[in-house]
Amino acid sequence: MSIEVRNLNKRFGQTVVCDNLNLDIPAGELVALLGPSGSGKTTLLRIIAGLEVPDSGTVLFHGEDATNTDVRDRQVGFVFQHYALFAHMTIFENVAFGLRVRPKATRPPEAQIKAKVMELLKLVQLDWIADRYPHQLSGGQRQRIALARALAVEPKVLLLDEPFGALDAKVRKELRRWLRRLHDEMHVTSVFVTHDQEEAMEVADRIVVMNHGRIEQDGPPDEVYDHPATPFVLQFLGDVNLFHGRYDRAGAGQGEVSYVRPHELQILGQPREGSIAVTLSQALTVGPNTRLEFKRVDDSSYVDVEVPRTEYTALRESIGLQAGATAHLLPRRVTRFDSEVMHDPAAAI
Ligand SMILES: Nc1ncnc2c1ncn2[C@@H]1O[C@H](COP(=O)(O)OP(=O)(O)OP(=O)(O)O)[C@@H](O)[C@H]1O
Repeated sequence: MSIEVRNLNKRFGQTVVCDNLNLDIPAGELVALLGPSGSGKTTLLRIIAGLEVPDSGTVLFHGEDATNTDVRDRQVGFVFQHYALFAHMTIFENVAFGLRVRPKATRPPEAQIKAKVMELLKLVQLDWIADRYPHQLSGGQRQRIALARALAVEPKVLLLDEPFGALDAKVRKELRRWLRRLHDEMHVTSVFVTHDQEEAMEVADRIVVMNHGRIEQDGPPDEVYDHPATPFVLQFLGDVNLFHGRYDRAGAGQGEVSYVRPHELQILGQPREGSIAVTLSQALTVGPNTRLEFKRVDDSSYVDVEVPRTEYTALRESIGLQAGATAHLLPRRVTRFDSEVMHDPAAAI
């Protein structure tokens, strides 16, 4: 089921949390709402769910206005960060819950409930713990059960609010991949809230980057990363060096800012046109990569560079790169954002 959000506004007191939002989520897509804390992701998700009422604007499900539809009639499934399973019920009963509480007229017969629950437990690869209780499960297993429980009622839309937020890094990573695979099998339209850019890039078909209640950009992960629409998106989606003025002329052209990602700087032994002179402050190897912190000779500001560990080893040999040594940095790619004036066609004439 597709979701459309039209001119959506929501305030809490003086705080504008949704600032005239417009968003199209095609049926079957997995979309990540990505943004810093307080940017309005959860509020937008809750409005889509029907748990929160907007001040104005509409939410359409499959082209039909659902803004005033009760949460129970929206056919949405939820998974939250701390989705408490019922502690006194077995895993089987937890997953069966949504089906058992249906009115008698629409409740499936017992044999069908059993088959459905076992099918879902197999899907989340936990059919072997059907008889256990929640406290006997790991955090990652509990979230998989929470997802099976949300899917039991065959929702048309699945809403996930930082579902792996409370888990450790390794488990999070496993669950992301697992969620992606699961989504490829099920194709339920899903909206996933996260403040973790890596998680959004890895899981989603499309990323909606939010900031101060506004959508800064909406597009496939590669597009958002490679062609950020605003400085905010560029900086939120990964580390970046900021050069005021042109990167190769410290302080020049005030107002203009150049952005270069740490892996997009080449390290040279000799100056070249457009390169900047630096000295190496420190090198830190993390896994397969080495992070180098350089200090500019002209204005003493810091520039971060990231290279594969093997390249760092080679540079130590070839140009004697070590703490205190001089080197030259040449960007492979520089991003600049036009000033407001340049966006104004009248001003360009
Ligand atoms: N029920 C509420 N009453 C008052 N203010 C609220 C309420 N819910 C959210 N807010 C405020 O609205 C803003 C946006 O909150 P929201 O939870 O939507 O952001 P978020 O991007 O999901 O952040 P986080 O990642 O921290 O959950 C915040 O400033 C928050 O304090």
